Amino acid sequence: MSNNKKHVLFIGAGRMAQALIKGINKNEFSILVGNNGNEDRLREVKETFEVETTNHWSQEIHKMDIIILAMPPESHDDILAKLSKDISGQLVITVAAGIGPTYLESRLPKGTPVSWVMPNTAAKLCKSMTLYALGQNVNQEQQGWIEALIYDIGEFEKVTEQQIHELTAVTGSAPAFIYRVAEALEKITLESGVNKDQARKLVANMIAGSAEMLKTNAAPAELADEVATPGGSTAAGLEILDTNHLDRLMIDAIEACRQKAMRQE
Ligand SMILES: NC(=O)C1=CN([C@@H]2O[C@H](COP(=O)(O)OP(=O)(O)OC[C@H]3O[C@@H](n4cnc5c(N)ncnc54)[C@H](O)[C@@H]3O)[C@@H](O)[C@H]2O)C=CC1
Ligand SMILES: O=C(O)[C@@H]1CCC=N1
Repeated sequence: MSNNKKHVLFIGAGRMAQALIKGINKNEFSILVGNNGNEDRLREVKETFEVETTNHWSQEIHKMDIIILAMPPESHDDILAKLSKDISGQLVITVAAGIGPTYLESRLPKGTPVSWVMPNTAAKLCKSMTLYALGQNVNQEQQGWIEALIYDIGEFEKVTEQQIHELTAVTGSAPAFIYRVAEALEKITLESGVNKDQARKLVANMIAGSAEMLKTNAAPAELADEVATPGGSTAAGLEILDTNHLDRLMIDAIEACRQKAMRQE
């Protein structure tokens, strides 16, 4: 695709848009960014990522191959109504929680190819775990564009629309849960008198190492057992987590994300 760059318009220039823009391969995609009039934000994006920006995105639609909606879920109805006037077969992708292909197809002209891509903020380090699902009208070439877009931001998995509804909480939101755990551990670590950099090094590498262990496909329970020397210190800590139902807390947190993201068709 490198000799034939695809033209991508981002609508929305916030945190998720920037994480994606940073990661996407600029040799394959030419990026234009618009939003709802926040010029300071557009200037910042232009300077940081060396991409083009526009104050009038609707005038640029006809030049685009792909339109990525990276604004809040609640702005979609309005933007989709505006897009519908100018669109002519462009691939429309949303990254918004709760906005699946069915939602997009019901609001865009018949036959519009649509996709739902659910990355996480680690996209800016090319470490996102991204999910994607296709609408009914996406052809093979367009599926190739989607995979090329997300190839450079980390790992990806094609799943169903329903699965993204259910799993956004796990791959999109749960990084925030891990950061909360890290915050607590960093606070505790600092109390031992190490400095901030040392505390970050200890906690971040511990989490990164644990993630690598998980990638070996060993069961999490086995890995925990391996850490917990019989009669040793770790078991005492695990007992506190188990007695206080960490698993239940996690289920409740995931369920709260799902409820909030749910959008009626
Ligand atoms: N932050 C995250 O980790 C993830 C976010 N998402 C999704 O990404 C989308 C954006 O979220 P964030 O970047 O976190 O929010 P954000 O608040 O940082 O950015 C939102 C952007 O949308 C723009 N915007 C708002 N209304 C608009 C409109 N009517 N027209 C054009 N632009 C408009 C804002 O100016 C801003 O640039 C959401 O739909 C969210 O569900 C998906 C996966 C992960
Ligand atoms: O908090 C949110 O709504 C978005 C969706 C997944 C991660 N962030």
